[in-house]
Amino acid sequence: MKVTVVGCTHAGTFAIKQILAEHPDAEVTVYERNDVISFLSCGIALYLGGKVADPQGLFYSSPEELQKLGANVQMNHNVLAIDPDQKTVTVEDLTNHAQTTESYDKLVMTSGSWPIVPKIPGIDSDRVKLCKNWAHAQALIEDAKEAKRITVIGAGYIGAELAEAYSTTGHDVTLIDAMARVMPKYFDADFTDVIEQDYRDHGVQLALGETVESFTDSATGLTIKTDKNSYETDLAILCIGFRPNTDLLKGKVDMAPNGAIITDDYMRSSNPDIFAAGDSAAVHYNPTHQNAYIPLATNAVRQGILVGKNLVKPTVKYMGTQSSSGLALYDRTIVSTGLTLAAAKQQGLNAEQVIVEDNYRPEFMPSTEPVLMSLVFDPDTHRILGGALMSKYDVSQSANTLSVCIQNENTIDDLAMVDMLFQPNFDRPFNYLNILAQAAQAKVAQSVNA
Ligand SMILES: Cc1cc2nc3c(=O)[nH]c(=O)nc-3n(C[C@H](O)[C@H](O)[C@H](O)COP(=O)(O)OP(=O)(O)OC[C@H]3O[C@@H](n4cnc5c(N)ncnc54)[C@H](O)[C@@H]3O)c2cc1C
Ligand SMILES: NC(=O)c1ccc[n+]([C@@H]2O[C@H](COP(=O)([O-])OP(=O)(O)OC[C@H]3O[C@@H](n4cnc5c(N)ncnc54)[C@H](O)[C@@H]3O)[C@@H](O)[C@H]2O)c1
Repeated sequence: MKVTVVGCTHAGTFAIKQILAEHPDAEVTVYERNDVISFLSCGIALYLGGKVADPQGLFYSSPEELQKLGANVQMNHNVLAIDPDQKTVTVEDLTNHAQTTESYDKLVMTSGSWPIVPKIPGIDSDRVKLCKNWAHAQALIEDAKEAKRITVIGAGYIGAELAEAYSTTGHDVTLIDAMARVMPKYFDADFTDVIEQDYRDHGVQLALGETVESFTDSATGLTIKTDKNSYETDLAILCIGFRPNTDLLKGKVDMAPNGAIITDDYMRSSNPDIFAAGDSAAVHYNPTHQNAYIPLATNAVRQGILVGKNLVKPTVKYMGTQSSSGLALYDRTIVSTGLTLAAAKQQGLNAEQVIVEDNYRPEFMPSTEPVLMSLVFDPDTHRILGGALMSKYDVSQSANTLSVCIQNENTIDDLAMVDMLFQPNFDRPFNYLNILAQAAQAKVAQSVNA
């Protein structure tokens, strides 16, 4: 069986390893246009912020490792075309521009995503940078040394982490977002109000609800004009989201409006010999039971493994995802899973929310910390739809607990009473997640009795 894999960062690396584990006799050829694989982009902000000493540590695999496992690894090779009828790919060797056409029995599209770059005047300035792969990381590391004023465009996860990293390493940082809040996709206002104050306390200039209209190079740097203001900067970094890298299959397999490949429960596209995983694919989003586009490494590695398990016959079903995620900003852990209330309402869901702030452990302990918590749920079925937590205490794993609740369609009543450990070092006789769900129950009872 000849398997062709297009792209090899996370979904590709995990897919190849699983394919070779399940089918050691398969002839697996991977084409990767870059010269590295498995780069963990999440390390870029950590390195810039001084938390990661050596960026070389941000790779967990290598072409040599995959070659040793039996893959035919073609680095610096760019797939130019895919013909699903002939079952061939046309590939360019970027080192000499030679082109070849190769046949396949199964095709794995792990071609990922690329940052959205809107057509804005002046956006091709050398002072406007992207933040996606190893090459970008190296450029940002170099450029940051020269730049005093840094403007981050997009206050989603990438922009939020970059703004924090640069604000703690002596830069004057401006953070722009078209929406009125930072990270509006992941957290409701009770959380983002606190985060925005943290940015201000660390000298970050927030430009929220502003849309960039132009970039102009000047003798002293770069002028960024938005629909409301103008900002002088030395470096601008564009972090306004990803789009899937799937043009090669446009019109050839079913896709979401943004180009994310739609897959069935076994990672098969609408063409049963073409599989997709990672940022090139849609996810099956459990809170809404719909396809969604939520590019995360967590989705990429799981979907990659599923490609390997289902390549020859449907074997292991995709569980879907609630796209749990999180970050640490300044000294806070900020985590979420599933829907925010704003997102649930936007999707027309019947949703309610409770917000609770409570110390994570008893006040008789030498110290404790408040945890701000949100639980989003359906007031009729009581099904949990989403949750978020923020604290100076590491509550990150509690988002994973809520993720399991959403995965298993648990209700607020399940969470209110489910067994959880108690020890004053860690929590109270009821864990803070039990307390959160009990508050949701009280809210439902109140509305029923009203
Ligand atoms: C700065 C940053 C921080 C992040 N932090 C986190 C985090 O903390 N947690 C998290 O879960 N996610 C995080 N992400 C998201 C995560 O990195 C992506 O979801 C993940 O990289 C997706 O992996 P992938 O393999 O599907 O796609 P990609 O990483 O996009 O890789 C696709 C690969 O395919 C190659 N390719 C594409 N087209 C072709 C072609 N035609 N021919 C040959 N090769 C091709 C590309 O060169 C690339 O190497 C972060 C992303 C960024 C940019
Ligand atoms: N900790 C993590 O889990 C983590 C870290 C980094 C990245 N990621 C993932 O990587 C992917 C890409 O991250 P990202 O930050 O680029 O995307 P994002 O979707 O997280 O954020 C994009 C932000 O840009 C804003 N925006 C969109 N268009 C704009 C415009 N024209 N002008 C100004 N602002 C605009 C949006 O309002 C949004 O806040 C996301 O899926 C993200 O979840 C995850």
